[in-house]
Amino acid sequence: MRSGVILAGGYSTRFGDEDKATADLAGEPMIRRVADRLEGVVDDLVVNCRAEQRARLEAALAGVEIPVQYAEDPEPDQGPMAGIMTGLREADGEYAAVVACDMPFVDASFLDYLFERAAGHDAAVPQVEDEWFQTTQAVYRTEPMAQACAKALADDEHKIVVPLFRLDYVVVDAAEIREHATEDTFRNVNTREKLETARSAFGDE
Ligand SMILES: Nc1nc2c(ncn2[C@@H]2O[C@H](COP(=O)(O)OP(=O)(O)OP(=O)(O)O)[C@@H](O)[C@H]2O)c(=O)[nH]1
Repeated sequence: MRSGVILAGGYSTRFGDEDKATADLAGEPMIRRVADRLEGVVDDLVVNCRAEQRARLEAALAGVEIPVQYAEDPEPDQGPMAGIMTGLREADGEYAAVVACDMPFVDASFLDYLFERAAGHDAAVPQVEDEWFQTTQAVYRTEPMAQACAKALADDEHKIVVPLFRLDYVVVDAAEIREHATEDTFRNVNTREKLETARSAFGDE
């Protein structure tokens, strides 16, 4: 069984007043577009969020055809790695694809490839040439990553690579990304300007 974890617990400060997770992207809330992509490749979803976001997120995800659970941050604003831990703790799958809520172009077949690459290891994390690891579009083995995150947070470490580097992880390199992913899979929509540009890609001129 495979799970999907969507990270939505951030404050979207670059986006302005609105929560980017539920911002309208060509007729659908952005998080719904992420969920729709994940639906084809995982058996269930966990949405990590703050308590006050939950009702709006539930409305945005109504009708998703796989089970959706909500993992609320016990303490908000602890960063994406705390969000990954909270989400993974609720996930039922041995492995989970973690995807940020602002990646509506996420390529489902690439996630499928990440699951294959992670098999027998603790994580498969893409690394685009000359850039850092794409830790918010990666596959983790649920229990070891959640435990490693808890340990890192106890040490007051907040970077996602800290728990990752303590695990048996596989790097999915630029050549593999070129072969297995669409070009825009990592494109994130974290400002109003990017939302405007993204609309046309979803057929909204
Ligand atoms: N649970 C939790 N998730 C977070 C936190 N900060 C960011 N995230 C999530 O991690 C992912 C990547 O973070 P960012 O792209 O920086 O999102 P953000 O913090 O909401 O946006 P900015 O405030 O504009 O940086 C997003 O999916 C966020 O929802 C946090 O403090 N807690």
